[in-house]
Amino acid sequence: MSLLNVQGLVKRFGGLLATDHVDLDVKAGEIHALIGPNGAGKSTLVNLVSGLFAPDEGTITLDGVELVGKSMNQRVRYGLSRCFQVTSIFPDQTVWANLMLAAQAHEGSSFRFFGQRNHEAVLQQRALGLAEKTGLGDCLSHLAGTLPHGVQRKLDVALALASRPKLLLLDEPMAGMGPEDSLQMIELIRRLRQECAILLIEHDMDAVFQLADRISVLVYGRVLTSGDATHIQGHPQVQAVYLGTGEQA
Ligand SMILES: Nc1ncnc2c1ncn2[C@@H]1O[C@H](COP(=O)(O)OP(=O)(O)OP(=O)(O)O)[C@@H](O)[C@H]1O
Repeated sequence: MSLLNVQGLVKRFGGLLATDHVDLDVKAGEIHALIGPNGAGKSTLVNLVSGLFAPDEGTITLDGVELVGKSMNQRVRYGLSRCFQVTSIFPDQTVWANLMLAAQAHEGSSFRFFGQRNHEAVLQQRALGLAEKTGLGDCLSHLAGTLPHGVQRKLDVALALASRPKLLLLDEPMAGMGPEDSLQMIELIRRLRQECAILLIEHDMDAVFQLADRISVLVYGRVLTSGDATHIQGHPQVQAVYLGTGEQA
């Protein structure tokens, strides 16, 4: 059964149909990549799923729960999380403080029956687990704002994982990275598959073909086709879109 199920989703900006009756599903444990040329509607679709935008038509369910009409916070409680391209980190705080704050934000309500000391120990354990998962163990005492871009992106992922999501939305996680950081991010995303399903928007096709179980191609707000890397690479209309002979598409 699908974890995320999007049916007949429509988003208009004035006269522009940015999301044109999109159907999409992401299965549990799957990395599903969303690709397409600039302006195809990838970010709009992720913004609709995360709750930043409200759709004009259609349904979005996560694990059977309808998300349309729910706030972004409610969606997080139902198991959705997204990376915000580093804007969610506290730059003046250490990596450790960032992780502790994130752990506290998501574990806070489950401590009614524990004493203060247990509470602190559980938060520390949780923060340490997030650091280990994302490879941040060596820079816990560093101020987040002074970290290199690639490490800040890892911290952003760690913060998004703090809510224990069922589905993680990653919008261009490799943007602005050099080859070494990109490789590390690819490794991190690959490991995350054990934690949650991922809907990945990425322009780096090498990364997409390495990581994605399935790929959906958006063109002019519509899903042109979905399938595995072999299907997508051999699809004539996808080739036309990417090689610039757009008439076929
Ligand atoms: N808030 C908005 N108001 C008006 N138009 C918008 C808004 N957000 C996006 N659009 C338009 O919707 C269309 C889809 O944009 P979107 O950013 O979703 O595409 P994209 O596939 O993510 O592009 P890119 O790869 O360049 O980020 C574009 O024509 C864009 O100009």
